[in-house]
Amino acid sequence: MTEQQQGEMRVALIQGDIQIGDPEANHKHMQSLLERAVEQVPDLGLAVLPEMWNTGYALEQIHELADPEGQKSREWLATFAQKHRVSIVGGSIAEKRDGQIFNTMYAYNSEGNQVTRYDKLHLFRLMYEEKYLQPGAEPEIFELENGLTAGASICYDIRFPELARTLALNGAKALIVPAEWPNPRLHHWRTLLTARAIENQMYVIACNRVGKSGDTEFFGHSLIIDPWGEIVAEGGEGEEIVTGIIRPSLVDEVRGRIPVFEDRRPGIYFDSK
Ligand SMILES: O=C(O)CCC(=O)C(=O)O
Repeated sequence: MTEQQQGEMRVALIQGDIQIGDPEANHKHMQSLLERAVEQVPDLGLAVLPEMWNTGYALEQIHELADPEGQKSREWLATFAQKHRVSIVGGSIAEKRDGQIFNTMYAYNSEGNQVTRYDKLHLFRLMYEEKYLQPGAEPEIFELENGLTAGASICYDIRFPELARTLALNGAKALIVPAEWPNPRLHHWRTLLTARAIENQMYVIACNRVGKSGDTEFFGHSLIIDPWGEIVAEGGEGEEIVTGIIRPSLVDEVRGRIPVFEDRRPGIYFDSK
């Protein structure tokens, strides 16, 4: 990684494996990977975990396994963020709330304060999410350090360009994407993430898991993509901490270079469909 300049932020994607249906083991494992990240990356500004890292897709047992009110995960993430002075987007967890299960992202700033709670909006039918989980109700934008306003998006959400667009229109300069994106759709993963970055002229910071769950394989390839669509960092197919440096002011530069947002024609799109 090159030298960090003022206004830049070092990012680490915690590209870990997840044991299906074993929250205890997953907590320990994510803790050790996060510790490795803060050791390996000096002045780490932001760490991002993958999707559903506490339970994996153990949907048939999800009522027993999901974290009630996200309490255990929230306490752990807040404490880690504060202790190491690092912002964390805690991937997403299976959370039980009012008797229902959500696929929920929590984020913390480097003082350990919670800055967002986002429930996945688009549930993935191919994995029967809609049978077991409740969808979220609204998009979420949150403030991290170094002038980074971020928008939340979980895995399948990236297939819905209207979500990333609405986040960008409302101030997001980065799209943060925890995922469990499986083989064989690497081409879709890379292309969709790159498209979201280019069309919205924003950073895309996407952390995918690795490993196997039943017959499903996850390929990693976590990505940091800049607002021009260039790849800043990309993971391989095994467990690793993927690191890169982002510079939020690049978003304004790129938006100045090609003023896409000024050239939109909001009045003529079929917005309500
Ligand atoms: O859209 C895809 O191909 C993968 C989505 C997915 O695995 C998920 O949302 O959990």
